[in-house]
Amino acid sequence: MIELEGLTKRYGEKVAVNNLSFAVRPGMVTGFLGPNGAGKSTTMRMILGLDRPTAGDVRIDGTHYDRLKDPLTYIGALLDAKAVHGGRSAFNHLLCLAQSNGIPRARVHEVLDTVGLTPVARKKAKGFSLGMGQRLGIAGALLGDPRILMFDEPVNGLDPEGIHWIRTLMKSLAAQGRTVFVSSHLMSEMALTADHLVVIGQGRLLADTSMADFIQRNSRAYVRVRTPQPEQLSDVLAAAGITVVRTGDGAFEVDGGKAEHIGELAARHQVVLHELSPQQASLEEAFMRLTAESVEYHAHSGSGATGGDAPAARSWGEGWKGEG
Ligand SMILES: Nc1ncnc2c1ncn2[C@@H]1O[C@H](COP(=O)(O)OP(=O)(O)OP(=O)(O)O)[C@@H](O)[C@H]1O
Repeated sequence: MIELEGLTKRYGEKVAVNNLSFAVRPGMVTGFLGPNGAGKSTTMRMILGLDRPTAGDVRIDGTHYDRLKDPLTYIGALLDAKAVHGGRSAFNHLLCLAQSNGIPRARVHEVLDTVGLTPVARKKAKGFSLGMGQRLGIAGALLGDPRILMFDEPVNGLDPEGIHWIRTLMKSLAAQGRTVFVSSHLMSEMALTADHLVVIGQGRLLADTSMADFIQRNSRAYVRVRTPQPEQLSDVLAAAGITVVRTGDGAFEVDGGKAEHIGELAARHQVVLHELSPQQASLEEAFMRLTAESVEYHAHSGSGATGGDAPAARSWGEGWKGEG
């Protein structure tokens, strides 16, 4: 278990991590989600004792990282896959790590096998592709057979096969009862991988919720209807007890209604329809609304999901906290 309590990091005027408190629990994959610059990497560096908090505290199974004996056997991390001595072979890189942490040589062979790098184990890391580098970084994280694993954006730049492999690995590590903490800025990726979600924006906690709850709250199903006779359709639906929401482009959104039912009502009252389409709100949109206020650099498109809806975003964030 990883526990953060009021964790804060300032760089001069900049508050990179702002009073974060949450726990990362064993037996599940916890997704750590936030837009670019939200403070995910800084938080992970503080967990590993690589950055000193300005305030607050973080513990790994109740202990500070720098007081752990043989830390690689408690927590393994992939923070930056490029942080490997390029002149060393994959085998020698892992062997150095193993020897300086009291880990037997045989374990090097095991983790190379787990990540599928055995055939290239004697090749120099500088010749590795991005995907091979990620695999080597993950092998390093697994080396001490730790109960806690932490990955910072592990699927960045990987091809679909590599992404699938990492996803499956994280799930299987969690299924073994381990604590798996993985950062991403992609909601769609987390929806496929994580059991629990911690969302931050500008260093602050926005949500701490189960993935199932997030999906249930945000998978809004509705029917989109367009008609050249909006007043008539509105009256017909109201008479049937169906309330509609008018969208900016003149269409209607009907919550909880069936497309067939709406189509039949319209036909019965001779209302012409130009569109009748069932819709499902995307989780990516929900994430963008939640973090809208805290995105560091906006593209000003005028109508993007990152543009408005700040009050809704704030209230959703409040509602989610602590519901895990
Ligand atoms: N050493 C530093 N000195 C000054 N500012 C820093 C430093 N490290 C990070 N920051 C700032 O702190 C904020 C959080 O950065 P961090 O890298 O933790 O975010 P992130 O969520 O990991 O982002 P990304 O998804 O882009 O990697 C950013 O505004 C960043 O510019």
